[in-house]
Amino acid sequence: MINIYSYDELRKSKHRLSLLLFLLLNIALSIFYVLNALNNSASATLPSLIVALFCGSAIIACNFQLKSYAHEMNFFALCIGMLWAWHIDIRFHSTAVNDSDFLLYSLMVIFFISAISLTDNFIAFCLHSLPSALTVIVLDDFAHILTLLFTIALPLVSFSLHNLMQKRSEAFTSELVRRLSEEREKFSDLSMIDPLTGLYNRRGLHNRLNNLPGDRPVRHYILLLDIDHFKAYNDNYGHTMGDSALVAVAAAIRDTVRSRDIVVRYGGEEFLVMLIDVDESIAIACAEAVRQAVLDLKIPHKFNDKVSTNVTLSAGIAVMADNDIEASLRAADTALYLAKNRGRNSIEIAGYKTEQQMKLSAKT
Ligand SMILES: Nc1nc2c(ncn2[C@@H]2O[C@H](COP(=O)(O)OP(=O)(O)OP(=O)(O)O)[C@@H](O)[C@H]2O)c(=O)[nH]1
Repeated sequence: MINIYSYDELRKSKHRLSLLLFLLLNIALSIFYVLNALNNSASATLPSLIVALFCGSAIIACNFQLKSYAHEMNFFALCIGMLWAWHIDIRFHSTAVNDSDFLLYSLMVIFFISAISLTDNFIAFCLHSLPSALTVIVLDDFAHILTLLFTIALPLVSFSLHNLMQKRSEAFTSELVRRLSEEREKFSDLSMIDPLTGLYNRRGLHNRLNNLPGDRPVRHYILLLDIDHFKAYNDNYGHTMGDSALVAVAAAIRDTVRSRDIVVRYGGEEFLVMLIDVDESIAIACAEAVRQAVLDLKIPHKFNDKVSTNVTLSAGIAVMADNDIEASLRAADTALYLAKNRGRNSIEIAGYKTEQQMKLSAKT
């Protein structure tokens, strides 16, 4: 579902890809320099080898850890930029003749990499290209200072303008997505169905409560179900995956209980099931079956490791006495809190006090 979170994720994945492209291009350049050195029976420079090693390690780290390093782009750009400046200095001094063609060509290659992969990050663009640019000016003894300054200033000015326009367009799109999501929330509140999971929303629950048959005294139970460590899931797997997990968990809950039971998406990652006309043992068995069904989905959740390596949920169970949904919800919430404190992936029934209170109220 498109919302401000999925838009942010799209931007993050764009930054991740830019970082990957940046690292790959730098590896390609260092390989080119190594091959070039071999062709000329010279040895490759230390900085160009470090660049290959540094970029290779960064790619491996990005792949093997879910953590995104895209926000470290400036750091990567500065380190690699300094290494290329060092490389230019070594190669320039290793040739006997004053090779200004080499200087210009090296500078162009660095600008080319920056232009291809750092278009949406002006600071990283400068950090990557300026060390080489300054080195070239100094090595050239300021001989072609005007030409070089022009060569450096032209892309910098174009990119700062391009960057400005891109930031404005991103801010506009982000605001547009936010407003559209707000509008959709408004409409979803007016309807009775949660648009993501297809379950009832709170409005749907109240509608069903108002239409419960009241021809004979029956006992209902409330299950309050909450996914464990779901913030960590979102933070590490992304909001879009979080939404998919919510959809799968919602379907598992719906499929586990009977069709006459009312299943509600009660909050973000919180579900409510109203078990119609059951006794305590069936309510406990249902809660346990739901807990197991969610575990059996085997949705990987590495960051739930104290509990399981898959997505789990905890449940609070409470009887609904005197059709008082609010009191029952409070009791189920307290039980849920206990289930979370007991270590999660567990179910807890609200204290026997509630049961006894029920019996007392039944006698009177
Ligand atoms: N993907 C997604 N995440 C949601 C949605 N609604 C709420 N959430 C997230 O659910 C998370 C709930 O986190 P918390 O209330 O801190 O609880 P928790 O991390 O599950 O921890 P415990 O409940 O104590 O196990 C927040 O990160 C919300 O952003 C939604 O519609 N989609």
